[in-house]
Amino acid sequence: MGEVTIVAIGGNALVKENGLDSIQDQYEAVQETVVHIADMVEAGYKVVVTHGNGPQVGFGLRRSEIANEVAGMPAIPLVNCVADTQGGIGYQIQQAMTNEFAKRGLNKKVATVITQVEVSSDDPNFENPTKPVGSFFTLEQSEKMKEEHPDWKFIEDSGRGYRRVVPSPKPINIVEKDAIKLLIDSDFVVIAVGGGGIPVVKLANNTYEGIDAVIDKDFATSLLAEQIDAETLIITTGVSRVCINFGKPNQRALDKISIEETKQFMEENHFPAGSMLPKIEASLSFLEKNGKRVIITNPESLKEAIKEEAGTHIIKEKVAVL
Ligand SMILES: Nc1ncnc2c1ncn2[C@@H]1O[C@H](COP(=O)(O)OP(=O)(O)O)[C@@H](O)[C@H]1O
Ligand SMILES: NC(=O)OP(=O)(O)O
Repeated sequence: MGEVTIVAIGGNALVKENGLDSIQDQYEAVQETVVHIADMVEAGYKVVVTHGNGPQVGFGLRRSEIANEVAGMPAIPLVNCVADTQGGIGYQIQQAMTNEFAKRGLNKKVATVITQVEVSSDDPNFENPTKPVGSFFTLEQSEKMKEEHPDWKFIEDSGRGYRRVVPSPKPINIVEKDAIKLLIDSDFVVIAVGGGGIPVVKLANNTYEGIDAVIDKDFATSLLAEQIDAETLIITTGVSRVCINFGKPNQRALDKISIEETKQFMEENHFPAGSMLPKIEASLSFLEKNGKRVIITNPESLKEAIKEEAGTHIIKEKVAVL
């Protein structure tokens, strides 16, 4: 199949105004990101794109709840909100990328695969919601909302405010992986596992059923990378490099770290749950299977990062960071 690179786009990277962006604003953010991915495709990389949906799925869920409260319209189950964001964001990436290739005179085809991702109904994460979705709130706002909706849960998200959380089971199989592989083999740029994939459970006789949750897109991306034998996993997010002591006066950006060093920083709690921790865990899982290298960076640094001139590189060999 040739060397495949998977590039994950963070859902937060597509949102600037905490829930007040228009669809056009989001499309413009997608267009900015796509330019950097098109550079990679133009340079000859076989690219698969995945994306998050944390903010967007929370907005969709809230729209549905408000329509239910105000107009009595049937609420949309969370799993369908995920499917809606996968289609909506996938459409924007697919169109922006098609247009970018056309602008450059590149003869490249793009396709988005509606992707179901299998989870276990016994996953303990169903009992303990951890995935932040939707807007950021102040502590006071979140407490007021908890009084109005006693079943809602909130967490503090990396110093950025409080967010509602929903269950996030671990992905165990990418149902459409064979279709994704076929498209890669046919030289398509493929967009897949959007929003972490649509969570489904396997029933008798190889049938599936949706289940309400939001799968972490970093874990889903890592599993897809493993199942299609990708060499490189690139996770793009809001920062150019992963840091230790993030947000503190002694913050330090990391450019190259080994698996052992990464584990040590993880044990020292440098990576918060719900933001940087899943990216690190997904990276380690990929490298400990058959993955060759992982890069964590922001979209604008992609071109330099693949030349090892930017980003945080997690590698299998031992390196000393200090
Ligand atoms: N140790 C860290 N190093 C760098 N960024 C961190 C760290 N810990 C938390 N962050 C924050 O986490 C963000 C990435 O998480 P998040 O925005 O939830 O991901 P996504 O881009 O996938 O939506 C970064 O943009 C940064 O603000
Ligand atoms: N599903 C998911 O992990 O989305 P974000 O990357 O936007 O949080």
